Amino acid sequence: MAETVFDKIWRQHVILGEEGEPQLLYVDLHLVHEVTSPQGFESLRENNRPVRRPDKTFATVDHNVPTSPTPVNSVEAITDRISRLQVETLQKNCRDFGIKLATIGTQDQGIVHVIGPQLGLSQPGRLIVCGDSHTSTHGGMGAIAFGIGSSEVEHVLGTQTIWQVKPKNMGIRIHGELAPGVTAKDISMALIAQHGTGFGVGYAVQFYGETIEKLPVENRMTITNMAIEGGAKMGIIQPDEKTFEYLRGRKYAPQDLEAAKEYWSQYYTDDESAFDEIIDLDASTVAPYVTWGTNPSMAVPFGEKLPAIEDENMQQAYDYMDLKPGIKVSEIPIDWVFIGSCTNGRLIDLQAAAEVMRGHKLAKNVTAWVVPGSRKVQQDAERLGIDKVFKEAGCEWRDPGCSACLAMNPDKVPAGMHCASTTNRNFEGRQGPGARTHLASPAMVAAAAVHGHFVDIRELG
Ligand SMILES: CC(C)[C@H](C(=O)O)[C@@H](O)C(=O)O
Ligand code: SF4
Repeated sequence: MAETVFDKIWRQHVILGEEGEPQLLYVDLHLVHEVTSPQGFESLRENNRPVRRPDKTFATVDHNVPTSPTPVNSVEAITDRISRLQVETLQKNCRDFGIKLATIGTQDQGIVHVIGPQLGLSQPGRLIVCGDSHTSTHGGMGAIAFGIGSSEVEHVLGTQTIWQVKPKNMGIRIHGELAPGVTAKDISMALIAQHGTGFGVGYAVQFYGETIEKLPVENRMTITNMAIEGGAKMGIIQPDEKTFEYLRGRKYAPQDLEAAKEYWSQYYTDDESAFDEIIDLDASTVAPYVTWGTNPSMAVPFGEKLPAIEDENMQQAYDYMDLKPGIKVSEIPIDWVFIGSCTNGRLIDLQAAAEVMRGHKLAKNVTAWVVPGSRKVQQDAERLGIDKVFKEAGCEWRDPGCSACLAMNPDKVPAGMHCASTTNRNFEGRQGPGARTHLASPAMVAAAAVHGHFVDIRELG
């Protein structure tokens, strides 16, 4: 029977159990951050148990680190009490249990989903978990990667295994050429706008086809990152030569890349008959998308007006966002701009935004933050002079972390402000109490920063 790349990786990780019921799976890599790990460590401590495989566990601090432009390089310098406590707790736990930690101020620190691939930890064929929903990002490297809850974090820490019922296979076939300025982010937003936030429920979703093959690995990870916003358990992209080359020379990648490539080449989908469900998307029809409401499916392609109110949810979203149906996307006033996150905080994203901003100034009354996804992204960008482009435009060039993607720290978008954001969630209060988020691609957000409202990136060329 034909198998998908997901089936093949899954099969290799089953320790116990039959398909259709919970199966015990081996975990190759457990990524840990400060928000969802304290209970797990505490429980191990109470039961006098060690972490089963500290060598297959890697931790970083991201949600709670301050990202102010003046670097806060030590835990002692964190002023927010709760943030500081969470970071301190993870530091202690990693020390006590012998786990590698990329802590605040160190070279490897960054958003967990940015540093996994960047350090070569996220490799094809691996089964990767983390107590964080956007763990699906690592599927862009050809791995099985999914988010787990806090009690599951404890289970993985203690046993290096996890119980799961195997999801079904969905294929998303993407073909055709993207219009200039239209990006991976727009593909994700188009899929969610057209099929809803629940289309992927119960599925492992594989993205494939010529459009995906042409995308650089860093852009592919935007798509697997957003798979979760379509309800999928995980997103995956079959690894190819680009994936393999991306890993060359990375800190934890195999030394003998040629041997690894040969091994990784076993991970491919036999044919489309292996999918339980297929969605087809012609990428040439995708326009740049912008969200107007309070979930990622409340989005319109540029050129289309904001939709009529059909139900209470929409009414509530319009009220919260203080917008009216029938207006154009370009009529949404933009006060704030956020460029960063595990969706679009990689070097390629900052480059795309900088290209649009180069030589321009921020529109009057716009505040813009650029938050690199990791220390390395920040350094690479500085080496390329990208920080200067942003600073000259009037943006704040900040330290790496999750920052105002979810405002679980002092970085918040003020109440009432409309924020053009490269992130993945636009829920009520997501970027700060009362803040109004508009999701879009890095290029679209950068253009909005300069114009004070969204413009059609295809026409800027
Ligand atoms: C804090 C964490 C558990 C959460 C997640 O699971 O995704 C966060 O990263 C988010 O993006 O909402
Ligand atoms: S950047 Fe945002 S979406 Fe990603 S892990 Fe951090 S809070 Fe979650």
